[in-house]
Amino acid sequence: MRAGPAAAPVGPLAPTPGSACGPRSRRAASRLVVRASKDAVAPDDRIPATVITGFLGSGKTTLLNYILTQPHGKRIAVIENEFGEIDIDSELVARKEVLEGSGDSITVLSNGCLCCTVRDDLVAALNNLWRRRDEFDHIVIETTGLANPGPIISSFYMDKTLPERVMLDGVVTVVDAVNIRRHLDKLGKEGNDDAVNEAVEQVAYADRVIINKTDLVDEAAVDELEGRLRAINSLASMTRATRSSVPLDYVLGIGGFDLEKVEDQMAPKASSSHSHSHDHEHGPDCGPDCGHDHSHDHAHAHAHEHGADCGPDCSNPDHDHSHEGAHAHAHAHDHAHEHGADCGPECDNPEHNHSHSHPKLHDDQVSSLSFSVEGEMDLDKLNFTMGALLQARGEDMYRMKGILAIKGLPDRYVFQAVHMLFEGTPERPWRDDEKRVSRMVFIGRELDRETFQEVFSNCLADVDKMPSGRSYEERDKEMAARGAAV
Ligand SMILES: Nc1nc2c(ncn2[C@@H]2O[C@H](COP(=O)(O)OP(=O)(O)OP(=O)(O)O)[C@@H](O)[C@H]2O)c(=O)[nH]1
Repeated sequence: MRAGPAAAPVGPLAPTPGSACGPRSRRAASRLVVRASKDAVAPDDRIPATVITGFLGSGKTTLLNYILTQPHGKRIAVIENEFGEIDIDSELVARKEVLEGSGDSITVLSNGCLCCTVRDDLVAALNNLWRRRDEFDHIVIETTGLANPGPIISSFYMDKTLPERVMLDGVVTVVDAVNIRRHLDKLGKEGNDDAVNEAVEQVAYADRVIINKTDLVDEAAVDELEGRLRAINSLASMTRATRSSVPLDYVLGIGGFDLEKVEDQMAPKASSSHSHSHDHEHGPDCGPDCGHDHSHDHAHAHAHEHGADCGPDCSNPDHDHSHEGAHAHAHAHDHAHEHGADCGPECDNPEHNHSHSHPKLHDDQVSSLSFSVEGEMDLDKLNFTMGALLQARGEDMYRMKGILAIKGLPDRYVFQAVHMLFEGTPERPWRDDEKRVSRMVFIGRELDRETFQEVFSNCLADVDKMPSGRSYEERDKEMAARGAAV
């Protein structure tokens, strides 16, 4: 894990004295309190809002038009972000006529990009729409092709009133199957080679990815692309489309930030590249339990073949879990300095040349990491670890979801987070016959599996170590020595 400022000994799951479990929170908080009983949740009457993102020309406007012209019975308000001083394009005007006819509502934010200069305008527009909430059922926000969805997502949580009024339903990312590779391959952002580029960010934050323009590329290329996108974001569901035509319930009513859906969202995703060649033909009485031959021919790009007990959490070293489309990182650190044993990370000797040259990586350094830890975690250790992680690496962590087994807590604890915005709640009780296993998925930059696995394994209540791996004895000795020195 990358070094960062010392973590505060509080975390997102921080306990209140004498407490055992926590409240459901609709607002992301930097610190969630844990109490003895679940708080009742008022019925959710917030307006759902969907963010459509995707690189320039990927098919966002096409998707918006598709949504607006389909007979779904929903009244939709649109927030459109036009970049700079460009006039609203003719397509939008055409849509406006459609909208006026159907009583829909459109707000155009045109003095900059939603993720930078017009964030306040977005919050104001959402609050204004909320005042007219009787007029529609859903808000769709189309961002510019260069927008980073991160700040747009945080707008929903950072405002004083908005979290109680509008619910972020999900981030839908439209990917141009023809051109996305070169955007993914591009290093950094303009003027900042170390920053993750927008195309990667848009995939990393997504709940749904629409691989669009598949009429223009062959299937093998789309398979390869999907593998690459999945390596970046394993939480998102992905589908393929032409002209952004997808079932409407694929993009509206997603519940991507809904804690009740965390488990479903963490489930392994069926690849849309599966070619279902069903060689059976049978009547309507045919179900999963019938005796027909239901063999499916799933074309799978995974290089492994192993038993039924092998799943996404399998750690059997004998299994080859390499997936096509995943990527290996050659992270060679070419350190230009050579100095004595007394030179460490804290060294400030000006004579030493501490410059490091890190070869540039393309932005597939953003990836998904999922792992599980069997047993019950200690709340304090978990809090410390989550707090330290969010504080030190929050910027690098795009999205996180997990289900935790915490000692003394009869319920499963579910959480989701976007950078430092953490939201969690006790969910249903663990069943007696259910194995206590914590499962987590992180989408982020430069995630090191071994470190994450080790640090969270050290959070187990029956492991007599600190999360860092240091023994308590070692720590106590050091503290005693420090005390003696004072
Ligand atoms: N061949 C093909 N063309 C498509 C498809 N989807 C969209 N297009 C075309 O691609 C172009 C860009 O589509 P838009 O929907 O305007 O893309 P956008 O993401 O809104 O573009 P910006 O707002 O400029 O970022 C338009 O000419 C569309 O008609 C598709 O599936 N196949």
